[in-house]
Order: sequence, then structure tokens, then C-alpha cells
Amino acid sequence: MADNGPLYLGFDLSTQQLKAIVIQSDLSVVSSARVDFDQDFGAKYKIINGVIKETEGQVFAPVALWLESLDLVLKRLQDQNTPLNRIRGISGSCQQHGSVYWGREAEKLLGALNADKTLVEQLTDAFSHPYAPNWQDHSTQNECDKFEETMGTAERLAQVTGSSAHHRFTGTQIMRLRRKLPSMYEATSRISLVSSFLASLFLGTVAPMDISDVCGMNLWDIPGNNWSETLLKLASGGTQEGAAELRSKLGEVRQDGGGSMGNISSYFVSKYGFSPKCGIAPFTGDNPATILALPLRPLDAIVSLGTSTTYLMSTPIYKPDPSYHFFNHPTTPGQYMFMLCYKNGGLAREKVRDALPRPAESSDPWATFNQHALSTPPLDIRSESDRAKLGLYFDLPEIVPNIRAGTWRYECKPDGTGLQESRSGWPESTDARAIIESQALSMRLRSQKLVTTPGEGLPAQPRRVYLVGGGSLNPAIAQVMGDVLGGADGIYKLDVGGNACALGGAYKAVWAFERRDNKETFDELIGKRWKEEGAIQKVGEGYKQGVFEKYGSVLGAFEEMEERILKVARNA
Ligand SMILES: Nc1ncnc2c1ncn2[C@@H]1O[C@H](COP(=O)(O)OP(=O)(O)O)[C@@H](O)[C@H]1O
Ligand SMILES: O=C(CO)[C@@H](O)[C@H](O)COP(=O)(O)O
Repeated sequence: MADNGPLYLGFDLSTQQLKAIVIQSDLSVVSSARVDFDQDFGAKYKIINGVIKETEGQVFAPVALWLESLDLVLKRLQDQNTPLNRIRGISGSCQQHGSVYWGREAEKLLGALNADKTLVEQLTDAFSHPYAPNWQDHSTQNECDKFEETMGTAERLAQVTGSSAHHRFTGTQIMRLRRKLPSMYEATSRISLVSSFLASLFLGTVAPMDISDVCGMNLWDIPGNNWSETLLKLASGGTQEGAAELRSKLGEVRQDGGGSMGNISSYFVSKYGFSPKCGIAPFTGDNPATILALPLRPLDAIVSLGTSTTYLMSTPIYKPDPSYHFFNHPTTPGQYMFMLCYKNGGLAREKVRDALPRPAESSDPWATFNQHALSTPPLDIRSESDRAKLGLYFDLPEIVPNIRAGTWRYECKPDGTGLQESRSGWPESTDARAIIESQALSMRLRSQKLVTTPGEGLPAQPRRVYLVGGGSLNPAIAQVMGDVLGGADGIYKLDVGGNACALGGAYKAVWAFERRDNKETFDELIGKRWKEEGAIQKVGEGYKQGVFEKYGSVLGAFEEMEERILKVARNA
């Protein structure tokens, strides 16, 4: 490593952990550290998988947990002798949709932090609410109905805000909390997204929201590039004054994803040795940051296998639909991020894994799951007379399709006809492949309009599929994902697969502070410095003629299965 060049720090504050990664201008990684919420603070904050679950479908995280985690992750970087004094810029990525409620003392407390004390000791009184609603929350069906009623249809709401109404979207969450906790809402001076909350700690003042992450609220009018007055009014009680008050709690939205919002707060200078000149770039959502972890080309897709599973593409075409999401691109005006998001990702796969016999204590906990996933043929069709097996494994109520928690097992002929619920079910060992197939079939179904043929004679599919997030470490998941989704050029994983969003945050910091004349685009700058070798690894063939088509034949049956279940099992 050059011993005097600038360094950049990227964070990822996601559901189950806080990660930090330090890189150089040439994008090489210098050091990284992480705090695992359950391992480090599980008992103290009574969290499971980073969150607390309550009645009515509420899911939230204690804000104090994140304050403690920030001090701890910085200490861990310091303990590795990371030269924090050389960090020129910081950015980061955070779980989307979560909201943090600041009280009237917030600015005063943020601006007067003393390095002899911890963040949690000094900032507990800065909040009007000690909890941040989490993206897994599903307590807001009433509010979702109102959002769609107010705009007329789900399609119209999606046209304006990039998404139809979603339980986890911040606008519906704010509307519910205002109804449930009016005095808390009244005592709130500002509302941050998780991304602008983390940026605020570093800035020492409440930071503006980010132009991409703001699209996860159902409040931002994407084509109009402004808050939707109609939706602000709805979320704040139906009056003009209420809308104005909410607008001021939300604050201005920063239009530029790059540049500096200001220098780092003196707390971090005194306590951890940061340079007082270190700048803070806008932080964004973890999914927008993931598409910044590598130069994405048209027809490339990213599948993020974290707590949630997401499917991401970058596109210049704004084509919203109630079954998926559009966000502004985090760095490039005129570009958009297409996203599918599933609640039933990593934890649902873990549940199937844990129903199988446990591998020996010392070996990979996924060994048995992987062995079954790889030894089961596609759709468990072993002979011509076999029927294809299709399942849905929803540990939590799903987002799209909007189906309650449950497990369903169906069968159909290999050509997709004759769909019926499986009478005898199937052994748990078959679930290992079936759950990965099911998650991938859902993504293929919903993204099919966005892909075209990547080469002559090839069916429409992504060019490359990049896997990131914790699950990308799993070779069996990579193989089955590729079988279903295709990927003419193969399936790849990022070498820092589990750290992709933190890396995207760090790349964003490099671009934010080093872009030429404030004009050079993210793709131009990162494209020149990013080297494929050492950054990604091919982990699967992707498109396999015959196999891809086999899954294509049952795609209609998969959709029909969802529709049938939806009719009887719509979320309460
Ligand atoms: N080898 C593995 N195989 C499959 N899944 C894994 C493996 N290692 C980690 N995971 C999954 O990764 C998930 C965490 O992913 P991560 O991207 O770090 O989560 P988040 O960013 O949501 O906190 C865990 O829930 C776990 O199921
Ligand atoms: O709700 C969404 C996206 O809409 C989730 O993707 C969250 O952003 C949390 O992500 P992970 O913790 O799974 O990374």
C-alpha cells in the first residue's frame, strides 16, 4: 500500500451487522472490520437477527444499538492500526426504509460531542423515539391502502414514487407512528433515513437525505423531483399545515450523490485520530450502494443474498410497475435502479437448512443443505414420468407476492400443465434445492420484461449475474441461481461478496472526492480504476441450454401457484 495516499472509508449498516471497509484511490482494500449485532450486543438489546419483533407485525431496531456499534467498529479498525488520519472521505450504505426520529435537542447534542464519552452516553436524549422501524415491519396495511386510494391506483402511486404502497416504505411507517404515538411525532424535530442518520453522526448535524434512498419512502415524486405534496398531506393528517410540518421534519433532499456535505465532527478526530479535513459524502441505501460495487453494464444483474434477497439492475428507462421498485440511481442523474426485494431471503434458507440433519460441529453449517441442493436434479425431475416440484417458503409475510407466512408445495407436469398442490409433500432434503429454485423463479418471472437477448440465438436473460451478500459465499446457491436465471456470460461473485455494499459505499467516497471538475461520472472514474482480476470470481456457468428452458416451461405454473395461494392467503 502507498504509505501516504488518501484513504476512503465505506460503511454498511444493514440488518444484522455494521461493516466498515477502508480502500485506497486505486480501489484496493486496506482493512475492514465488523460488528455483529447479535454476537456483540444480542443480550443487552434483546435482539434476534438484529431486530425486535412485536405485536401487529412490528419489527424495529434500537437506535442505541447502532450508536454503540459505530464506536465499536471504529475501535476495531483502530486496533488493526488502520491509518484513520489518512481517510479523506467517508460514505456508506444502510438498510433501506428504516427511519430515525430526532428530538428538539438533537442539533445541540450532535454538535457538542465529547470524545471522553461514548456516542450512546451522549446521544440517547437526542431522539424522540428510541427505535427505528425496520424494513421487515408489516404493521402498515391500513396506511398502504390509504396511499393507494389517495393516488387512485397502485399503478399511479408507482408511476409517481417508483413503487406501489409497501409496508416497509417510510411514508406509510411515518403515517402509522404519527397515529399511534402523536406526542412522539409532535416532539420530533427531524426524521432521518438510516443512511442520513449515520451520515449525521459523522457530520455532527442532521444530514440531508440522499436522492436515491429517498425513493424508498413512497413520498418522493421521482418524475417531479420533489416531495409529493399530496402524499405528504396524507401521511401527516390531511391538512396543508401538516404537510408543511412534515416537509420540514424531512428536510431538503441532496440532489448530488457526490461531493462533500461537510467535514467530520471533532468527536471522531479526537477519539479515533481522523483528520479534521476528512469529508462526509452523502450516504445511500444498501441496495443503491450495491450497484456501485462494480461497473455494471447493460443487461448485468446483481442478486444480493443478505437478510433480504434483492435483484438489481441499472437502467436508463423509468418503467415502474406495482410489482417492483424504481429508485433514482445513487450517482448518475437520468439513470435508475430497478429492484425486486424479498423478505424471505437468508433467514428462510437458514430455516430449511436447520430442518436437515446437522453436519459435524466442525464442518460448514451449510454442508448438508448444499449436498442436497446439488444432488437434486432441476425441479426434482428424475425421469420422464416425474412431476416438477415447486414450493414457496415464507417464514415472514412476503412483499411480492403479498402472501402471509407459510410453506406451500405444488407439483406440475414438466411442460407446466396440470398444476396441483402436492398431496404427499416431499422429503425435507428436496426443499434445499426447491427453496433456491423458488427464490430464483420469482426473480426470473418479475424481471423478464427488463432483459433482452444477450447474443445471437440466445433466449432473453441477463448477460452476467453477480452474487453479493452473505449467501454469495455458498457455491450450491450460486449454481442453482445460475441454472434458473441464466447469465450468458456466467455467474460471478465479488471477492468481498459479504462486504459488497460497504465496498460500494467506499467507491462512492472515492468518486465523491476525486471526480474531475465535479463532472466525471461514477462509471467513468470507477470504470478506469476497477480491475476485474482479483475483484470477481466466476462461480457458475450461468446459462445452460436445456436447463434454462426447463425452468422456462414451469414459469407460468409458478405464477399460477402464487395466484392460487394469493387468493386464499393474502396478508392480513
Ligand atoms: N456460506 C453461506 N451459505 C449460505 N448463506 C450464508 C452463508 N454465509 C452467510 N450466509 C447468509 O448470509 C446472511 C447475512 O448476509 P449479509 O449480507 O451479511 O446480511 P445483512 O447485510 O442483511 O446483515 C445470513 O442470514 C446467512 O443466512
Ligand atoms: O427493504 C429492503 C430493500 O427494499 C432491504 O433490502 C433492506 O435494504 C435491508 O437489506 P439487507 O439487510 O438484507 O442487506
